[in-house]
Amino acid sequence: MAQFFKPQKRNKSVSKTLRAQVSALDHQARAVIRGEGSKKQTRFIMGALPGEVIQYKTTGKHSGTLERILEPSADRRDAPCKYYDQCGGCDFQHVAESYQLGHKQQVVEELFQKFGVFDSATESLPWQAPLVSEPTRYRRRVRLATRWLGKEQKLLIGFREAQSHQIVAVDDCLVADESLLQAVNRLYPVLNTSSIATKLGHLEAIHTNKPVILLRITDSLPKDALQSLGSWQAEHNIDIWLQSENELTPLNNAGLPFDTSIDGDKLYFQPGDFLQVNGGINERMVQQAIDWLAPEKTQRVYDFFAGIGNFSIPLARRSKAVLAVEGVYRMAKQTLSNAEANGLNNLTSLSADLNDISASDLKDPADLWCLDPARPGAEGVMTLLEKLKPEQRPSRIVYVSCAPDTLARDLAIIAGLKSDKKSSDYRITKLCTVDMFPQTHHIETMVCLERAS
Ligand SMILES: C[S@@+](CC[C@H](N)C(=O)[O-])C[C@H]1O[C@@H](n2cnc3c(N)ncnc32)[C@H](O)[C@@H]1O
Repeated sequence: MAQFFKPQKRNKSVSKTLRAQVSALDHQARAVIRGEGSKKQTRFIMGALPGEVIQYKTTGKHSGTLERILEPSADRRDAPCKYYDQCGGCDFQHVAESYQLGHKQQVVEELFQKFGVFDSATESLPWQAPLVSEPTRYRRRVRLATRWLGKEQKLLIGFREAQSHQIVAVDDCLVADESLLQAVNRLYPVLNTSSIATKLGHLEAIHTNKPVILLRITDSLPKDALQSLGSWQAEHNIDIWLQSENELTPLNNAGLPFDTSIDGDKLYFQPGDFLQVNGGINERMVQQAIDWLAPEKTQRVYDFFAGIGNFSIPLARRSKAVLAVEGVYRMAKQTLSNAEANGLNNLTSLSADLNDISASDLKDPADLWCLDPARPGAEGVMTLLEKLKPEQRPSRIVYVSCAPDTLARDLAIIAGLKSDKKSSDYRITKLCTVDMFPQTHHIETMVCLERAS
C-alpha cells in the first residue's frame, strides 16, 4: 500500500528578535510596525513611539514586546511611575500629557472617518478644547488583584502585568488618591494570613466622603478572620465590605451611607455601584453635558445608562422630567432614592436592558437624550432611534463614550438617519476629549448632536 507523505503541523511561530522603525500609534497607543519580513506583516508593540527605531521580540502573529529603544523620539519622557516597566496599568506615561491628549483626539477623528461619521475631505469636526484633568492622583477608586503564594506564605496585592496574569506588587499608585493605597497597606497585615488570603479574589479601595475597602471573597471566611477584620475596621475607622458571588454586605453592619457630590447635590451609593473614577473631571464633564444639552423647564430628558444618577439628577434639576434608564436594578433604585433625597420629584427610574429597549418601554418621547454607555456602546439605543418617527426623535443628544470604536459605529448609524435622503437629520455641533484616564491609552469622548429642525 502506498504511503502518503503527511506534513507535520507547523509549530506555533518561533519568537524572533527584530529591529524596525515605528510608523504610527494605533487607537490603543500601541506602536505600529509595518512591512515586517517577506510577508510584509503588521505588528503592534506597546511602549514605543512613532519614528523610534526599536528592538523587539515577536510574541504572536501580530504582537511583540519592546526590548530596547535604539533611537528614541524627542517626544519621549521618563515615565513618572516607579512601576512603569512591569505594571500593565498606565501604559502611556512615556509621553507628556499634552501628547497623550493630542493622540487621543487624532484617534477619534480617524475612527470617525473610517466609520463614515464624517468626511475629512469636505468637512471638519467642531472640536472643542479637551477637559483636562490633574495628571496624577486623580482616581478615587482602584481595583487591585491578589494572589496567595502558598510556598512563601505571602499575599501579593497589586496590578496585573501587561498581557499577563502575573501580579506586580505595589505599595503606591501614582494615579490613585494617596489615601487608597495607604488604607490597603494598613490592612495588609490582617489580609496576609492564609485563612483570608486564600479566599480573596480581588479588592477595591474607594474614597469619596470616607474610605472603604471592598473584599471580593470566593468562600466564606472563618469566624476568627471576621473578628480580626472587624477589630481592624473599628481601630482604623475604615469601612470593610464583603462581596461574595451573590451578596454584598458591610462587615458588622458598619458604614453610614457613602456619597459623592455633583452639581451641589449629593449622590448616595453603595460600594460595587458604578462610580466615575476621576471625581474632578467628572464634575466638569457633567457640567459640560448640561451646557451642551441646555435643558429647559418645559423639556423632557432621557438619561440612558444612568448608573446612580450622575447625569440624571443635575438634568432633573433643570428640566420638566427625566427618565433614567439603567440595567442594574440596584443602581436604578439608587437613582430614584437619590432624586428623592435631593428633593426632586420629576425623575422616574427604569431598570431595563438597553440592548433591547422599545419606545413603548419609555412612554412619552423626550426632547433631549443623554447617553453614557459602557464599552460595548449603545447599539440598542441606536436601533430605538432608527425606529422612532422623525418627530419623536430628540432635538439634541449628548453621547459620552469610553470606547471610541463603538462611539464611531453608533454615530455612523445616526449619520445615516436621512429623512430627505440627502443630508443627515443630525449634525455634530460640538465634541471634545475628556481626560478621564491620564497616563493610560483609554479615551473618553463627549459628542453633542443636533437635529435639523
Ligand atoms: C459608563 S457607566 C455610566 C453610568 C453613569 N452615567 C455615570 O456617569 O455614573 C455605564 C452604565 O451603563 C450600565 N449598563 C451597561 N450595559 C447596559 C445595558 N445593556 N442596559 C442598561 N444599562 C447598562 C452600567 O450598569 C453602568 O451603570
